[in-house]
Amino acid sequence: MSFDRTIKIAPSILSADFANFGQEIQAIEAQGADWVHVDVMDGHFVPNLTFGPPAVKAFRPHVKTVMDVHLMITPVDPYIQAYADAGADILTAHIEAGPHTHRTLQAIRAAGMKAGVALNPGTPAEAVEHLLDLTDLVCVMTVNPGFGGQKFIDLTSKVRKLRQMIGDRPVHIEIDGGVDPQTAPLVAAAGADVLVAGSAVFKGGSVDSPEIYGENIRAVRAAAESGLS
Ligand SMILES: O=C(CO)[C@H](O)[C@H](O)COP(=O)(O)O
Repeated sequence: MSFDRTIKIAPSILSADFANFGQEIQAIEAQGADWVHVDVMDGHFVPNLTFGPPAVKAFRPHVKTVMDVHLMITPVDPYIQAYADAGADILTAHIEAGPHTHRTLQAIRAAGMKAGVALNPGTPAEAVEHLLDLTDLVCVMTVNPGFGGQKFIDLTSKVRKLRQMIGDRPVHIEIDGGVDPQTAPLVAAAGADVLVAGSAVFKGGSVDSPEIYGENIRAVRAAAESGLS
């Protein structure tokens, strides 16, 4: 996985048809998704339950791009190797899942994955300042985590601050929650390069009408790129 700061669209399969993940993943990739975002929720750190390592392992053969696994769980450390074995390319843990995020990021890299750190809306950018050399991605949650389809919280000043703090380091800024063609330009202009979008990508489409996914992905990408000019 080489590093670049062009806009990348990462559809969240939280909004896919849960009876049909393999075909849904193939459809979004064929329609232009750059990464596939997998939301892991434990019913404890967040009030919802989704996937564990066996599900992620089942997704793996279908993902030809990058499997971006977002852990909304606590504790994290006992499960790092299981997600490496399942084939995650990027593994992101929440700083609020603590208490030893520094050690967690080291362990994720030691297991052969890229390491991400996520921040809830109420957590300031400065919380990750001393972790940036151990991090490949900072995920800024623009909703309180747990559910798709929520309203975007405007945290563009936090994104701008992070972009400044990151400087020349090869660290992605990912935005997760409420990203659509209206909000994408704001976060791209502030310095984000990876946009997670669930509802906005899957809305109106299906594996039988995947061209709608393509239209939705192109709409989010074009809006984000318009924010760069
Ligand atoms: O992490 C998440 C929720 O915790 C989802 O990835 C996020 O909400 C994306 O969904 P949507 O684009 O529908 O807001």
